[in-house]
Amino acid sequence: MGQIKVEKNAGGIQGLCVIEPAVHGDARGYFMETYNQRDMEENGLDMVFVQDNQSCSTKGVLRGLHFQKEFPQGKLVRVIKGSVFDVAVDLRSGSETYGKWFGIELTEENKKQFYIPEGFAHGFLVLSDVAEFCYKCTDFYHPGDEGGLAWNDPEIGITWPQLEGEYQGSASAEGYHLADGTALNLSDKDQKWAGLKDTFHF
Ligand SMILES: Cc1cn([C@H]2C[C@H](O)[C@@H](COP(=O)(O)OP(=O)(O)O[C@H]3O[C@@H](C)C(=O)[C@@H](O)[C@H]3O)O2)c(=O)[nH]c1=O
Repeated sequence: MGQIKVEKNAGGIQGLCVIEPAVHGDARGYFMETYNQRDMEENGLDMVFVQDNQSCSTKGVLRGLHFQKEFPQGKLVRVIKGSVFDVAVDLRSGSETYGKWFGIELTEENKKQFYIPEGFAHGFLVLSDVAEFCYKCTDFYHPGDEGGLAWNDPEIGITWPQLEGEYQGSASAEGYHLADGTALNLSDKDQKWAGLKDTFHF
């Protein structure tokens, strides 16, 4: 008997899956299986993961939106500390939902996992003081192969929770902050990505 509940085609976008593992609580704390190949296969998820990643970010950090072009990665993501708003954007030309986004809050408490297949841009905004983010990938990191999409492209129109600020025509973080005043914090490269019209598609 499997220990995961899988919601397929999350947000009406084919391939996106929200996975909820069974959590076994007892007087000591809890136990859960964070990945079980057989349970995944029983739900039609037969991808093979070759790399595990972990990052730590402070409140207001936004990482993304990222993808690899020649070596696209499927990603099974989760949060082990704090909370983030995690987003996938469909970049599969020919897809009925090309250019559409789906976002989900992943937290230490809800223990939800989100599977984003190849062909999507992916990113997240940190809503807690600190967030530790873990993910499995179906292909290796190829630094020269990275592509990106502007996190605030008006054509996509992602509603980032708690975020306030005016679009100034680029992915720059300038002028943006969370409702509590925390400044939006992006890497230099993530402030330079183009919007949907001018970026790569699969
Ligand atoms: C992604 C990655 C980065 N690195 C290195 C490169 C760099 O020196 C440092 C930080 O890299 P980045 O700034 O690209 O890290 P980050 O912004 O966290 O990149 C990640 O963002 C999220 C949203 C994703 O979807 C991931 O696939 C990945 O692109 O870590 C690796 O060695 N291996 C990896 O797999």
